Amino acid sequence: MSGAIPERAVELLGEVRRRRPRIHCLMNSVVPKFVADGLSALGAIPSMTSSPEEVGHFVAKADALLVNLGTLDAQRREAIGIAVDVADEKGRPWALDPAHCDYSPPRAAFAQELLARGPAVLRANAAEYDLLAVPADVVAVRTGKADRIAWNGAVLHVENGHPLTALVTGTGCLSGAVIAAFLAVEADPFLAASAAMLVFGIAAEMAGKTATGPGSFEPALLDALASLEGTHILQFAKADNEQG
Ligand SMILES: Nc1ncnc2c1ncn2[C@@H]1O[C@H](COP(=O)(O)OP(=O)(O)O)[C@@H](O)[C@H]1O
Ligand SMILES: Cc1ncsc1CCOP(=O)(O)O
Ligand SMILES: [Mg+2]
Repeated sequence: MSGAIPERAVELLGEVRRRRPRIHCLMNSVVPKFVADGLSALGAIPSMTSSPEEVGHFVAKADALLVNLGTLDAQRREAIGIAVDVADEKGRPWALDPAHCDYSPPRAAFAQELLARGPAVLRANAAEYDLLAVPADVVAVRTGKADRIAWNGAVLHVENGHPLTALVTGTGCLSGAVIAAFLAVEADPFLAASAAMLVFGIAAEMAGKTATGPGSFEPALLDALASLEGTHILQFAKADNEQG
């Protein structure tokens, strides 16, 4: 058991709620409302514009950025270029979610280009993850039944979660946003990503206790993100270092 990570996750969740970081999300057109609601429930502040005229200004003063490649179009590609330039210039951490890059070679190529531009974290499902070569300086998060977080030879498995998560569209997208929220308050991206996945997985478990299907799971997950306490993290965390 990786003893320090749950304790740090408790502290970092407290920091998110105290500091209320603004997370700018370049989000697909399917789930922006759910992702914004999830960030608000967690205690962060979402902003969502993809306007090329405005996105630079939004990112310049945001605390972290999330780039999600779902429903990618020409305007979002342009906005992503501007957003990453500004994040780089201002030293803002950002996370990349290469949503559905396994369905489209041009999207996979764009994801690979973006990985070379220095995101702190990549968050991908297994099919997306397997297509990409993750540079050594990027924390690699592969989600699924268990989440795997890898960086610099350290590998953590988070076993928390609930199967209904896989039946609600946008939970992967929201998990990327939660990672960005933790990046906003923690400079160590491995710790930030690990804490985020623990919090998200434990919130999903709590939601799964009352939900009767995917329809009731979605609002229950928002409620759990808002009501999750440090004691729940310490009680329920299932995080283990990978044995070599
Ligand atoms: N079978 C499962 N059991 C529990 N949690 C799961 C399962 N499958 C996915 N999840 C969780 O659902 C979220 C979305 O993961 P995933 O389905 O891998 O991404 P995506 O939605 O991008 O395809 C993650 O938080 C992951 O931990
Ligand atoms: C994350 C996600 N889940 C279902 S649709 C979607 C957005 C990506 O859509 P597309 O595959 O059309 O780019
Ligand atoms: Mg899924």
